[in-house]
Amino acid sequence: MMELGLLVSAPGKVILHGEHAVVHGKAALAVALGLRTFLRLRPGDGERLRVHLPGVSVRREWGLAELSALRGRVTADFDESKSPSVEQLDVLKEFAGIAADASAPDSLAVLAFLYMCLAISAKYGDVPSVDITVWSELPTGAGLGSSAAYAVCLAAALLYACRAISCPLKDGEATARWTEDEMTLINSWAFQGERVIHGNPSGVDNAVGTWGGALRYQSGKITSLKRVPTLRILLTNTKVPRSTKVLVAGVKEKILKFPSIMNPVLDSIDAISQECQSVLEAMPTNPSPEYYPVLEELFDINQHHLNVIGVGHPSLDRLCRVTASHGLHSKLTGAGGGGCGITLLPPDATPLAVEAAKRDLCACGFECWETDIGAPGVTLHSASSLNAEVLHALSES
Ligand SMILES: Nc1ncnc2c1ncn2[C@@H]1O[C@H](COP(=O)(O)OP(=O)(O)OP(=O)(O)O)[C@@H](O)[C@H]1O
Ligand SMILES: C[C@@](O)(CCO)CC(=O)[O-]
Ligand SMILES: [Mg+2]
Repeated sequence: MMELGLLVSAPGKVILHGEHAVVHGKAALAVALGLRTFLRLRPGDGERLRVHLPGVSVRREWGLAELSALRGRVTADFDESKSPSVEQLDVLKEFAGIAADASAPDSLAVLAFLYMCLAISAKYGDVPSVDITVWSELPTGAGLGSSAAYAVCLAAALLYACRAISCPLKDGEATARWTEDEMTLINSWAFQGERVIHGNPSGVDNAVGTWGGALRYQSGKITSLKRVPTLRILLTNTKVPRSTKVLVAGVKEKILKFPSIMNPVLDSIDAISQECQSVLEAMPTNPSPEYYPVLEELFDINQHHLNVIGVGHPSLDRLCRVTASHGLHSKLTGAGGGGCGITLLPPDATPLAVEAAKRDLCACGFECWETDIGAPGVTLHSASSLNAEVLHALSES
């Protein structure tokens, strides 16, 4: 049985440019958000593995012996570098009593957990009896990378439980990070979890959840952007539910149907990411207003492109119209189809204009807030470093 518990967190993300295009090999620029998912791992009763996911109303437990028997059936053709197969996921669904075509948040969360648990234990040794609770500050399914933050936390906790990674947190320290090699391992397993939830993820979200900060992501290549200025961004959740998996599949269908029309749009989105990166790198840490018109125009152009590839939504059109009426520029972020939009707040935007925009957005039934960007990636915490709300949510069992 394990002696130590573990408290781990991973950030959500905002994609500035490149969502969807990144699934098709183009670049994306993404930044970690100051909103996080937290996981608590505790020693179990010696015989069972328990999972509590209050955000998706899941409370499940399984005997270690039955998980071990199941592992034999699922991991026979297991290959870490490949997507989980349909056959493997069918076995897990049957075991967990999940319908074959289920796409509800609780079903996907349980499926990702089971897959990661069995695949990690097949590779590194049994996951011992543990109790796991995951709680998040992020809205689920709103474009802020909640699935990736969940998968990153699970990967870190399960790899630690199997002794595949260390616990770098020393007595008396508030927080600690893993080594580069350990983070690479966490990221690769989180990607497998994302594959269960998303179908065909690019890997950008789990990369931000693992490494944090600001980065450029293209075909698995992660480049940390070191000199990103302090951008002020307003986040707005339209609260219109949508599924990243469904939206990503829809874009693929459109590209297959109209390749000569859609591919140039993806190329143009790629060029927008490139242009945005150049502008960000040319900006000083505390930029003057003169840089902002280009960033605003890039937001506008990309938002039109995202509508063309079929991931817009009337709620997002409304968000853009409302902010435009206050001189502010917005685009969707993440998979679109509802969920969240981001609005650039240039230094010369008056507090009055920002407050008026927020008031009008709230009047549409949306929720909006300003948040920090460039937060740290996957992190270990001491209990005393977490605030009371997080500790309370994690200790409810
Ligand atoms: N706190 C959580 N606990 C358990 N499962 C979660 C949690 N947060 C997210 N999930 C899982 O992730 C799924 C949402 O993933 P989805 O990719 O559709 O949205 P997102 O990650 O929030 O947005 P995007 O991918 O556009 O950034 C949920 O249906 C659920 O299965
Ligand atoms: C829509 C998408 O590009 C971003 C979701 O946050 C999907 C992905 O990259 O996996
Ligand atoms: Mg997701």
